[in-house]
Amino acid sequence: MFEVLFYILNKGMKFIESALNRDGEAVFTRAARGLMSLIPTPLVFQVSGLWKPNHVLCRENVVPASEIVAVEETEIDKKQCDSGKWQKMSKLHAFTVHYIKRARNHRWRCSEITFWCIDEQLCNQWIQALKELLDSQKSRPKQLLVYINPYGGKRQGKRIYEQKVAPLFNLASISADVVITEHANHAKDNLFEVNIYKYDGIVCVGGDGMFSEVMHGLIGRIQKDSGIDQNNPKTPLAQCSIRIGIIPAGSTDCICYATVGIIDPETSALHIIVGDCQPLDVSSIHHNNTFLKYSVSLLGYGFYGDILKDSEKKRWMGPMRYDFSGFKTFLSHQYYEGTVSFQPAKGTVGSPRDKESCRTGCHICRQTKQLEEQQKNYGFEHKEVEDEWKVIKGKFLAINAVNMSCACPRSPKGLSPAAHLADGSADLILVRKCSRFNFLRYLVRHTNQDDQFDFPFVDVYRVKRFQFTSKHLEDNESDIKDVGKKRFGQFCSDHPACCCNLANSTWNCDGETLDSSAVEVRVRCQLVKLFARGIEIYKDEAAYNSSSNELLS
Ligand SMILES: Nc1ncnc2c1ncn2[C@@H]1O[C@H](COP(=O)(O)OP(=O)(O)OP(=O)(O)O)[C@@H](O)[C@H]1O
Repeated sequence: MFEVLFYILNKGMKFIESALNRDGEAVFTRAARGLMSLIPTPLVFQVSGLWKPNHVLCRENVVPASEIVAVEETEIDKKQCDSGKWQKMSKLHAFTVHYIKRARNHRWRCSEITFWCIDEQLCNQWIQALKELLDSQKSRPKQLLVYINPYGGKRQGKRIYEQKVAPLFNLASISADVVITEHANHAKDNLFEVNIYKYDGIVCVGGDGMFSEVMHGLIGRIQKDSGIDQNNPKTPLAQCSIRIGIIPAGSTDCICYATVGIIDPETSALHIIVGDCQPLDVSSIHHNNTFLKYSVSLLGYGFYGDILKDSEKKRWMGPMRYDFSGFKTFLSHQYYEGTVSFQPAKGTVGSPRDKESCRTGCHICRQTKQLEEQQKNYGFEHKEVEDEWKVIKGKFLAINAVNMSCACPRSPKGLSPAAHLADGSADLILVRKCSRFNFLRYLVRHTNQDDQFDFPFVDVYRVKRFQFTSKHLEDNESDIKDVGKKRFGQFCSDHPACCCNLANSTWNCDGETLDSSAVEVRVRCQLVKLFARGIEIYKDEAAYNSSSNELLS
């Protein structure tokens, strides 16, 4: 008589299933051997199948090995075994599998299942096999460098890391060197000093500003080590293979939202643990052969630049300042004159209005990368094509260039719902001068299902490069000695209540202001990589939920 017992803890509910027949035991033994012979190929870790061979495997009962967080030997508390029959048995041997469990809205949680049996050798075989399997997954980080901004958002960065992230990293045997930043640019400067190559990833705990700082530090360091001058806009940049992880703890966590689908520290920590990798396009911004900044989400002139500039003066208001400045900027209804010239993206498969959202394993991003690699093989890679520039002069309420949808909880579709994370292009959105009412209609469409580009005053283009020069600057350049004009511009900038149009707005570069109004922007395809996988498509979201209920009922 073979006896195998599995004791499963699920959401605090106890499940005792015994497979005292040959079938059950056979399935278990075969599964164990199969497991070892399958290494290192990805396998499905069948939980219910072990003791219910004919049970239909629902999602809840199948854990891909890539989603196992850790495996550990477990001490069994005999009191847990409420069946008198099992208490009669000799010593029990057990192991616990910590794995990722999907919840609603892209939230991940670390769940656990404990298996136990009387056969010590068999139990050890399983532990050994699963540990080897985890070790064979080379994309999982072992050593991380973590920067915590203690002042980001609601000043909870340190607490979030210590309570929600560090325990998971410990469980997954990830060691982390933690730096709590003492001032702005601490992380960026530090990245130029430390031996970054001994780490499998850099993690920032904070908001979009903190991510931007870490990204600038990492890209800058890699270019420095590769002997690349960032000031030359034509120079191809060296790609950063060290991944960046974002633990959201800021007032704005849009990059995390757009790449993971939720702002949740535990979910982000689990994406880091399983070694996810999401390449990300980065735009480099130059002015007169001088490098200004990199941008991964929104580069906005006019409306979004003015909101940022105004909100910076109201930091004391906390995150509420964005609402206040947004309302104020909307009422001021300021437009700006200038010239936008851009090079349409040709190598990319999609278009801004095709409704093809960027999701996990996005085929548009993949095809674009393949195309780029083909071009590399044929030696076309860095050939500058100077033709086919489109030039648009006009009066604009907003000029927005986005490298990703810029979705956030308030605007679940984002500024450009079909923008892609890694297709080597940006969506350039031009909102021309229109009435306040029409502009409001445009803004409202960011929050509902209607097409925000379906207005005669809104144009959207998928571009690889673009330039912008404000009329004010053009005029100044053509007649630099016209001091009166300059003073007039200055006067209006200082007095926003003035109803004439301001000379210049400010560029909002991922939440930071840029000093220059004239910019030259180039999208660098997949320059950095994140510990993320893009937003997952939950085809069977209902099945996830019903399967959990099924197990518990
Ligand atoms: N110790 C520190 N003291 C002051 N500023 C810091 C510190 N560490 C990081 N910073 C800076 O704080 C800025 C904002 O950080 P972060 O994005 O984490 O918070 P946030 O509240 O979301 O930001 P924002 O106020 O820009 O929305 C970053 O640009 C970063 O350079």
